[in-house]
This record gives sequence, C-alpha cells and structure tokens, in this order.
Amino acid sequence: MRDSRYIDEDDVRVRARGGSRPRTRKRPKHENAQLGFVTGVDRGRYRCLVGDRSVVAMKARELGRGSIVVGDVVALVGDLSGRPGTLARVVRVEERTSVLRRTADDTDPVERVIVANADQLVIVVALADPAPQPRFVDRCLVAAYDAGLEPLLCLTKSDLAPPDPLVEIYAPLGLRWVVTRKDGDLSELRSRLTGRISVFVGPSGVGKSTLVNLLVPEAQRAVGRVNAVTGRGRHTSTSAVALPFGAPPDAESLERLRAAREGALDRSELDHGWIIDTPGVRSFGLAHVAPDDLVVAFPDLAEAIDECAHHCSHLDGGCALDDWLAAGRLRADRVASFRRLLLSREGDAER
Ligand SMILES: Nc1nc2c(ncn2[C@@H]2O[C@H](COP(=O)(O)OP(=O)(O)OP(=O)(O)O)[C@@H](O)[C@H]2O)c(=O)[nH]1
Ligand SMILES: [Zn+2]
Repeated sequence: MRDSRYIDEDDVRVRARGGSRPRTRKRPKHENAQLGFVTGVDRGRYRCLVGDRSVVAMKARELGRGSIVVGDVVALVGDLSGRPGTLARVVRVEERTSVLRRTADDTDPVERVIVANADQLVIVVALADPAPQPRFVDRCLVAAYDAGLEPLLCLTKSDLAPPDPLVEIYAPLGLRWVVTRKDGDLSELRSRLTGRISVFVGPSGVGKSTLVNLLVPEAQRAVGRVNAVTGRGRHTSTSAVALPFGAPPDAESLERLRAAREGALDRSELDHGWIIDTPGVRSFGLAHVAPDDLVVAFPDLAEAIDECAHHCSHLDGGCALDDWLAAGRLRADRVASFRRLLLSREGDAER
C-alpha cells in the first residue's frame, strides 16, 4: 500500500487515430493521490494512516454523499505531511472487503455503515454484572454473518461467574470463544486478534474499555491524538476508532494483514493486528437483513426450519420449530431468541 498511486479509470493512453496530431493525453484525475487507512472519524474530519504518518483529511466535494468510515482505505490528495493544522482531501474510497452496518433503531434514526474492511466481530459480554444477554449475542451474530465478519465471543468478568451457561449454548454452534478477566492472562484473546482487524462491540458496562486499554495500553494516547483534532474527549465520543497493537501503525503492517486475509500469508507468522472500538454501538438494527439470513446465526435450528412450509413466518401455527420443540429436539431458549429477532426486525423496519 505504501506510496501506491491512485490511477483513474480514464487514465488510458489513447493513440491518435490515423493522424499524426497527438491527442491530449488524459491525465489521472489525482496523479499524486496516496492510499490511506481511516483510523478515526469525527465531525467530518477523517484521521488517516498514510505510510507511517497520521494525516487529517476532509471529504472532497466531488465525492458526494457516500460515507467514509473507520477501516476504509481511501485515496488522498493535498497536504499529506501530517503536520498540525494541515488538511488533506479524500478523493476516493476503495472497494470494501466487508461492511458492518446497522439499520435505524431507537438509538440512532439513520441506517449507516459502521466499519469497513474488518475481519472479525468480537462480541463482548460479561458473565455477570451486567448479566449476560444471549439476545444481544444473537443479534450481533446475525450482524456479523451479514457483514462477512467472523464472530468471536469474548466472555468477560470470569472472576464473577463461570462461563459454562453461555459456552453450553454457543460452543455447539461452532462459535469461537475466549474467557477473560481484567486481572487475568489475555494471551488467548491476543492470539485470536493477531493478524486481523477486529471490531469490538458490547453492551455498556461489560468491561470492553477495560479490555481495549489492556490490549492497547497506549490507546488512551492514541485516542487522545484523534481527539486533539476535534477537542472532543473519549467519553463523549461515539465514533469508532481503530487502534493498532503489536507493530508500529504503518502501511506495511496493514499490507501484511491484507495478505493474511487473502491467504497469501499465514496469520501465525504475524504478531500484530488492529482493534476497532465502537463506543457508540450498543446494538444492531437488523431490518436490512432478510429473514432467511437470520437463520445463519441459528445453525441448531436450520434442520427444523428446513421442514417448514415455504412461506412459514416461523411465528405462527404450523411451524416445524413447534414440532421439534414438542419432541424435545431443540432448546426452547434458542427458538425463543430466534423468534424475538424475527419480531424485532419488524420493529426495526417500522422505525
Ligand atoms: N469484576 C470485574 N470487573 C470488571 C472486569 N472488567 C471490567 N470490570 C469493571 O466493570 C466496569 C465497567 O468496565 P468498562 O471497561 O468501563 O466497561 P465498558 O464495557 O467499556 O462500558 P462503558 O464504559 O459503558 O462503555 C468497571 O467498573 C470495571 O472496573 C473484570 O474482569 N472483572
Ligand atoms: Zn417455521
């Protein structure tokens, strides 16, 4: 990614037809554009990693309404020195490999993309204080599969309660999980994060910030850098921020993550990654997800649902889930969670 040049599609050298008169060669629109990785967004200002520099940019007017989010790879022109007070311009957003989005819900009236190009969604839930909410987990799982992210369940505060009840539900589904506590060993979690760009989501109070600060001790400083632009503090900010761990944040380390994602590099050869903290995201409105795609998060119910009539709503009579439940072949809490999600989807859509 380092120093890569952005070449417009119209940068085609057209040979003058027949005649000797040279046609004006079309120049790339932004000859000197360089690629950057968006690490923070706040009030129309984008903090981007360009090479090993942190550059603040605004959106070029020609870019229109499309959103730019944390994780995006963007083409930048203008002052790329990163010196205080300088402002570059984003002239293009590169194609995204994954898009984590949310539909409007009661915490946010607008459908929006939250994060681009992440590999993994780390669903943080406490084992106690606050009590675990499988409904939140299921909602996040649907969002993860919809976005093309691998889910990882992170069960925190293991000093307060054992992980068994949650592990019993989710391990049989093939979900990967780790157990953590703030005074414990985080090496397993760290290894799950290595070689990836991971988005952390969790309800308030589960210990997500504690975890992020343990994983990226300089996070406070890094966050402080972002906020130096806007004068906003971490605790009032609701926008996502990308934090590097294990290697200096530069284009080369990002390039190695990209290679790992594409299978060109073994993740075990890496010792770094990025964490994207989403302080403002407490849940996902899922109205944009088709009911059939909800089932992906409920593989334990899939076989029963296969027996349903084609247009079964899974909510009314005649649903095969009820037959399987009556026969004791399904967990009642799983069926209930699936149905609550189906119902809440409709609620999301109405808002
Ligand atoms: N017992 C126990 N408490 C923890 C643990 N991790 C965090 N806490 C406490 O839980 C409370 C919430 O922690 P935070 O890290 O602020 O939680 P959060 O998920 O970031 O929540 P918000 O700040 O609301 O976003 C704090 O009082 C922490 O000290 C843990 O492993 N065990
Ligand atoms: Zn059904």
